Amino acid sequence: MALKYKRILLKLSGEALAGEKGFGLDYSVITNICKSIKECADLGAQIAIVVGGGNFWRGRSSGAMDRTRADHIGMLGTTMNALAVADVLEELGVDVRVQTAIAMQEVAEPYIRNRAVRHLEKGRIVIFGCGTGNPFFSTDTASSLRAAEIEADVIFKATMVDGIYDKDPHKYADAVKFDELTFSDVLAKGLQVMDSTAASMCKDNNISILVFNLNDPQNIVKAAQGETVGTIVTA
Ligand SMILES: Nc1ncnc2c1ncn2[C@@H]1O[C@H](COP(=O)(O)OP(=O)(O)OP(=O)(O)O)[C@@H](O)[C@H]1O
Ligand SMILES: O=c1ccn([C@@H]2O[C@H](COP(=O)(O)O)[C@@H](O)[C@H]2O)c(=O)[nH]1
Repeated sequence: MALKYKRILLKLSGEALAGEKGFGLDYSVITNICKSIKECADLGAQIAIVVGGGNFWRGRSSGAMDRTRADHIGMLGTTMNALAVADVLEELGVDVRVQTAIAMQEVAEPYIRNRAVRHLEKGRIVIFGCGTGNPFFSTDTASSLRAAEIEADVIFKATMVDGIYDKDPHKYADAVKFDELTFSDVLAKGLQVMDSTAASMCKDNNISILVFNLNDPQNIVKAAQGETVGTIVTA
């Protein structure tokens, strides 16, 4: 089947990378995810990835620690995930480059927009570490920022839920799923599946987000081919 989207910004949930352990990295889970990413790339998709950090650390729920310091730790966590995903993709024979928003040049390339685009054009997968590089932001906001910069056709938010509900389905058994929403709906209803900064940025830049479950990594391929998975949010 042909691709619906050519250039995709894939946001991988950090929490999902931990598998059933709930913390750290589960390599069998990551390998399955990376196989689907490779399948998508082999179909001709240009794929840039932002990885969350929820399997290690979230600044906003770190307790009494100074928020800026807590967020620095969070951004380093996202980079550990970026390196782990890069390693598994390379094992599968995929060309990958990691770029970080906070310079650590012995470890990864610094984020340079034009260079990232060039990698994509050459068929390499680019993984963005350290989110936006700024505290008080999230990897969802980093996804919307990078998607706008690289002119991605869409953002895939591959996460722990199979779409957006009227309330958190992990807390409420009677939550009802939406098939389609606008960013104005997400903001007006206060839906917590993504933060409001990310939603506003996508709205302002006319970038759609498809939210779907990463428990079945084949959803990445299905989504790229335009099959109905999860919830689509449009401007
Ligand atoms: N209205 C809602 N619909 C769907 N999920 C919701 C909603 N409100 C809150 N959530 C929660 O949002 C979570 C997904 O977003 P969250 O930011 O927590 O994780 P993530 O961005 O996927 O990655 P990470 O684990 O790296 O932080 C879901 O697991 C779900 O519990
Ligand atoms: O631009 C950013 C992105 C992330 N952080 C910090 O990293 C953690 C993990 O990211 P999640 O989006 O929650 O998965 C986040 O909680 C922040 O502490 C950041 O500071 N800036």
